[in-house]
Amino acid sequence: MTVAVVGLGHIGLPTALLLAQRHEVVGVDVDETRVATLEAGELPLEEPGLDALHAEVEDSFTATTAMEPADAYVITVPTPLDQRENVADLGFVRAAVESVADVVSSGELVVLESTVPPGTSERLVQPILADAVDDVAYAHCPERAIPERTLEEMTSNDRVVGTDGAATETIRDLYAFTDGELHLTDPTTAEFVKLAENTSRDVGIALANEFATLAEGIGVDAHEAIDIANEHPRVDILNPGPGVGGHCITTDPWFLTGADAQARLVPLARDINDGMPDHVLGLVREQVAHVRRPRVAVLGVAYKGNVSDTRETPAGRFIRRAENDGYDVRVHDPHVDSYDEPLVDRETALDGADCAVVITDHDAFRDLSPADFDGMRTRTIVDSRNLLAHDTLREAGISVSVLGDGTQG
Ligand SMILES: NC(=O)C1=CN([C@@H]2O[C@H](COP(=O)(O)OP(=O)(O)OC[C@H]3O[C@@H](n4cnc5c(N)ncnc54)[C@H](O)[C@@H]3O)[C@@H](O)[C@H]2O)C=CC1
Ligand SMILES: CC(=O)N[C@@H]1[C@@H](OP(=O)(O)OP(=O)(O)OC[C@H]2O[C@@H](n3ccc(=O)[nH]c3=O)[C@H](O)[C@@H]2O)O[C@H](C(=O)O)[C@@H](O)[C@@H]1O
Repeated sequence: MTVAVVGLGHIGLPTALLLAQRHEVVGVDVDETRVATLEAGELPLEEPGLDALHAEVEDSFTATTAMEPADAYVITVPTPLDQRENVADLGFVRAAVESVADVVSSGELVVLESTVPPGTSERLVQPILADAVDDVAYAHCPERAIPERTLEEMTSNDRVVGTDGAATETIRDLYAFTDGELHLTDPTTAEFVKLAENTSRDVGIALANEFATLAEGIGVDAHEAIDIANEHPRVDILNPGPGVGGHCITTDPWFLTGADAQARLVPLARDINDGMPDHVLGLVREQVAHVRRPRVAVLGVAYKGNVSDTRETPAGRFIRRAENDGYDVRVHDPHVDSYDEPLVDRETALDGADCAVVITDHDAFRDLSPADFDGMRTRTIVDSRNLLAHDTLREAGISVSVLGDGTQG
């Protein structure tokens, strides 16, 4: 079958290349540069295994800016949060569905993979398609792969398939690239499932963060306590940290709650997680209380360890707050090439600094030794990820404060 994949980003491009192993695939994107890069045989983004897959399917994958008729259409366009209104911006979805509606024919299949608020398929997407053709088959199949493991997860994760029952065999054929199970349900439930997964993670992280701040006040080490509690067969507490980043978990809880005033726990979890950069800044303030114009070295701006993605990173909020407090902030990240703030190498960031703040849990920071901090003016560290070798650093005379560890105060 021929498949058109609409939106060739982090999700659409790997999906298109996987589909091209068994089908003729045309990737459609409004971004001319992205399409030109692909047409030149290069990839506009990095993911383990993507280069090899791209080479494997070069004869069955093409990229274009103009929508073309196909047997099936898979829509993977962005669904950002409208920050001002705190609601989903569905403009990209609407435009993509309208472009599909211009070419779709009777009996064909349209799949929406983008993450959307419950009711979007029924109220926005399906009516546009129904206006174009009477009997188009529709499914909402949200994507749940994780960055840096995108291909591995796309080919092994189960999938949620929200459909009215039509074209199930075509849908199975489409997703034959995954060894995972297909869980069939209706479109609105599929929308809900995706949002519930990410919201559950956000709430879980908020609980871990609350344990961390409580432990600091009580005088215990939350990390040790969590490790022991997690030995219980029915307990699985997540890791405290400087807050939740990435463009999905920071957004999806708001897609789920919408304007529903009855939602209390979900907004509270968002609030707790958004407050963590300020809490980290509080730990820094304690470390540099004696310095008049403190210099701070931020280690890590990626939203999580070993990735280069900085979208919604908690580092952003921390840096803004620290600068507002008059701190001189220098930023280093071994995985990130460009960011809103200038990036410097680690030595330059630490040179003359009064506090090194670990924001991202990159493996590259894990084995930092006391000598790595020699260039600092005052050797203090705030480790918001419980990542470094604290005992070794303290034995060398460095003052180390760990988010969630109340035993050192
Ligand atoms: N990146 C991730 O890790 C995950 C993303 N998702 C969801 O998948 C969806 C896509 O996200 P990403 O791939 O990360 O976005 P992205 O921003 O990386 O890529 C989206 C692509 O769509 C293109 N586009 C926008 N409007 C278009 C239109 N009308 N026609 C054709 N192309 C158009 C853009 O130019 C861009 O290349 C979102 O709903 C996101 O929430 C879900 C799970 C994981
Ligand atoms: C339920 C779930 O695990 N969802 C995944 C999630 O990917 P994402 O990379 O955003 O999730 P993540 O690894 O939990 O990281 C989110 C943020 O939370 C932080 N984090 C994570 C786990 C933890 O114990 N403590 C913590 O502070 C991370 O540092 C990061 O800043 O969201 C993805 C998405 O929807 O885009 C989804 O496809 C992925 O499967």
